[in-house]
Amino acid sequence: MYNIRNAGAKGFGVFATRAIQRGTRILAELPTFTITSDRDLLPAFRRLSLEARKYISELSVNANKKPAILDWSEAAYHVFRGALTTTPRSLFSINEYSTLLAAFRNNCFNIGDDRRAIFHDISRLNHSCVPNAQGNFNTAIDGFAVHATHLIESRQEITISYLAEHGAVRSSRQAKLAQGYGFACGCPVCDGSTVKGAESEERRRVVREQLGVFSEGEQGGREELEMMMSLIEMFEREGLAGRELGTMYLSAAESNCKLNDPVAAKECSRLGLDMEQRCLGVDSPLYRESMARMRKIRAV
Ligand SMILES: C[S@@+](CC[C@H](N)C(=O)[O-])C[C@H]1O[C@@H](n2cnc3c(N)ncnc32)[C@H](O)[C@@H]1O
Repeated sequence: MYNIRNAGAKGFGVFATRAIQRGTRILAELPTFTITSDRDLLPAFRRLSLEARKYISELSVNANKKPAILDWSEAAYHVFRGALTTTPRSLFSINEYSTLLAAFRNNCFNIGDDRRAIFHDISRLNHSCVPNAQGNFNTAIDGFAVHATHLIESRQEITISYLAEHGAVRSSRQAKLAQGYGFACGCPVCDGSTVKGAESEERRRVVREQLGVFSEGEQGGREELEMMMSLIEMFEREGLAGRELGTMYLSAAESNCKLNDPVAAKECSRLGLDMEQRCLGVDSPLYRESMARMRKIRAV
């Protein structure tokens, strides 16, 4: 369904080898390894097969970030600590360790419970502010599952968003990407010179302003629902079809229920659960939790 190949200035990337329908599970992977603290990186790395170690050493590194995240003394501490606690005693060079940690931080995913993990193929997925796929950790398979959030054409690049806040304005997105990963995003909505880019920015700016006014006042009930519907509309128009949109629809279902509108509650519940199913898969405990939440308000 996909292959990993050169993606130009982005390094490697993941590409569709055939058309992929919305909601398809593109890949599900168990972590190559998981750690909860940087301290565990070297021991975990050493336990890997030679092939896995080679692969991880070759993952992309954010050159801008390397000196900032890791000073020499930090690297030296881990290297010497490792040399004293492993058998046979071997000294990993400080430079090698520094590169390993930078590669780890640049490619790891947060998978909950303070755990960070590297995945073989998923770590090759590049970022877009309007992605066509989304990855979520699925505890039922103890792995990360990536689903298509849009129809993906054959040969098109498969992208996810690295950002936690998907509806953010351009300057905020660019700052986070530059700081976290050291690149300037060139996706269609980051290009302010196009009509698409300018319209997207305006939509996001307007909703941000509304949110500011909303959070200043003591509002609930109908106003809260109206704010949620504005956010939903912006996400829909931006093509941000991930779990966040599903969650917003589920909250709107609950608000409609409180406001005694069972028809609107059912419609929001249907849209939210549909979105969650496409992003998570029916085997995901998160999807089942959402289903239970909607059953509780009799919206399914
Ligand atoms: C998790 S890795 C993705 C795979 C990576 N391209 C590779 O060759 O292994 C993250 C790195 O990929 C690059 N990258 C991801 N998305 C990008 C984008 N939209 N534009 C430019 N570079 C990007 C950046 O170097 C980033 O630090």
